[in-house]
Amino acid sequence: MSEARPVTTDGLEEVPPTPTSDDVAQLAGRRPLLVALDFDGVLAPLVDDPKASRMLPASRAALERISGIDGVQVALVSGRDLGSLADLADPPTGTLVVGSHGAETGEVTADGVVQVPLDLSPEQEEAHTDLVAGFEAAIGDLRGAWVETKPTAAVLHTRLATDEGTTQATEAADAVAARLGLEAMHGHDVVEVAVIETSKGVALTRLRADLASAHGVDDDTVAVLYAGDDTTDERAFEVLGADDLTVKVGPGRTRARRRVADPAAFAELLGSIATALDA
Ligand SMILES: O=P(O)(O)OC[C@H]1O[C@H](O[C@H]2O[C@H](CO)[C@@H](O)[C@H](O)[C@H]2O)[C@H](O)[C@@H](O)[C@@H]1O
Repeated sequence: MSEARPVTTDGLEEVPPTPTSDDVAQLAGRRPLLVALDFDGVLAPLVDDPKASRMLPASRAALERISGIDGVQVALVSGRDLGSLADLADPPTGTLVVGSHGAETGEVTADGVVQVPLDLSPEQEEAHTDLVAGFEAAIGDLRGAWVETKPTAAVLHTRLATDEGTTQATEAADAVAARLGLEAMHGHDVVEVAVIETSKGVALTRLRADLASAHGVDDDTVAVLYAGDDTTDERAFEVLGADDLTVKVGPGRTRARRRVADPAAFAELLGSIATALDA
């Protein structure tokens, strides 16, 4: 009999269990296999300065072992802009890189990252300029809050702000998004607003379809491992099925089927997946 677990009415689970050796063995036996991973909070522990993020050495070693295995495609799917993702993650050659929550895509080759050109319409360019100016003006000189600008978005960071400052800055950023008719995404100590409509779910569906087409199989034949730590990763979890392995890294309600405590625990899981794939 399966273990009863608290599932809320919105389908988000409070306490999904840790991955089992059966989960790992089942995933490792499937081909084609898409290993798609979030970066911050999954491969790299969260830190105060986003430029200081680095992949844990154990995760990096596991990714090196996994990439290049026949029938297995590695992809990083991040909210970061593609340039910063590729620089900081420095993924193995052959890795597909998806930045800005799906708005930017590329591939790591022996000669560097080959990026699909990103074109904003004049309306999107204008909205981006208004958005960045709106965020900067709204935050003013509030201590501990700062604005990160990406090609398609602006991000308010509040990791170093007081609770009161965070509330004030978050309300200001939400008001800017509402004024511009854009959606505000709330993540770990960030409010992010993009001028392009996309999501990690859309990105993952596209990656899966591309891999299926490269192997001449149906999309459903492609097995997927996806791991994420933040609210935006729920959009990826929700497009995956019961035959895929979805892993939430860290606390919080989730649609993922499995949970690990932190990036170190995820590195261990990735190592065991690499070993099962090697076998
Ligand atoms: O999708 P991800 O790869 O998880 O990227 C999401 C955001 O990551 C960065 O912010 C987060 O990580 C920072 C460094 O650890 C941390 O300081 C911040 O509080 C986190 O929210 C990045 O700066 C954002 O642009 C990404 O959207």
